[in-house]
Amino acid sequence: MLHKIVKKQNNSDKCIVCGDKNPYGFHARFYELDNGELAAVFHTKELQQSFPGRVHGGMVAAILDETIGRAICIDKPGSWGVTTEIQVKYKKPVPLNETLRAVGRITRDTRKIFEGTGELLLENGEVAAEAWAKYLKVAIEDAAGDDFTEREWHYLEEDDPREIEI
Ligand SMILES: CCCCCCCCCCCC(=O)SCCNC(=O)CCNC(=O)[C@H](O)C(C)(C)COP(=O)(O)OP(=O)(O)OC[C@H]1O[C@@H](n2cnc3c(N)ncnc32)[C@H](O)[C@@H]1OP(=O)(O)O
Repeated sequence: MLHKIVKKQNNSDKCIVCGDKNPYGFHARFYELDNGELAAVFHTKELQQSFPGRVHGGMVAAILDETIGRAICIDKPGSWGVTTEIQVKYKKPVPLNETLRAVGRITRDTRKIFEGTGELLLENGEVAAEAWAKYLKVAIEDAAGDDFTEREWHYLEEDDPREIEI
């Protein structure tokens, strides 16, 4: 189903998932959708390999982790969490050198923690991996130091899509 993009989230410099200056990372872009979910668009790379031809399972967990962890910002902009638990079900190999999508949403939100689920989609829309994860809410200063948001947390002006097929 085609979903309108409501908002694009910021990127960091060095994160392995969203860091724009991390040569080994996914260079993911995160888009808040009109159905209340968060979509990631990201590029898999040769140097993220596990067995030849497939992305390492840790990297698969990483994109799902960040997609779910960022979904809290749809309803609560400026919220941050650190992952305390994650479960991943690997259903199909994730190919190298492709542009893929992931989607996540929040399923539980309390004063201290939040939880959510997400899926990594292959180009043809099949689910390659699904995850559930739990996060402890934290102040960004505690997770990343005093000046993280000023120093390396940027809105990237780009030619972004207006809609995403999820
Ligand atoms: C750059 C791009 C960014 C972009 C966007 C961000 C999206 C996020 C996605 C990526 C996030 C990551 O990768 S984060 C990296 C991976 N995760 C981490 O590094 C977390 C490592 N763990 C820790 O730092 C710590 O264990 C903490 C902070 C989670 C808790 O440590 P602590 O401070 O000693 O905590 P403690 O006193 O035991 O507990 C504090 C309170 O939290 C509760 N608590 C603790 N753990 C849990 C738990 N698993 N489930 C429920 N509740 C818990 C306790 O019961 C307690 O409640 P009470 O007694 O007060 O009631």
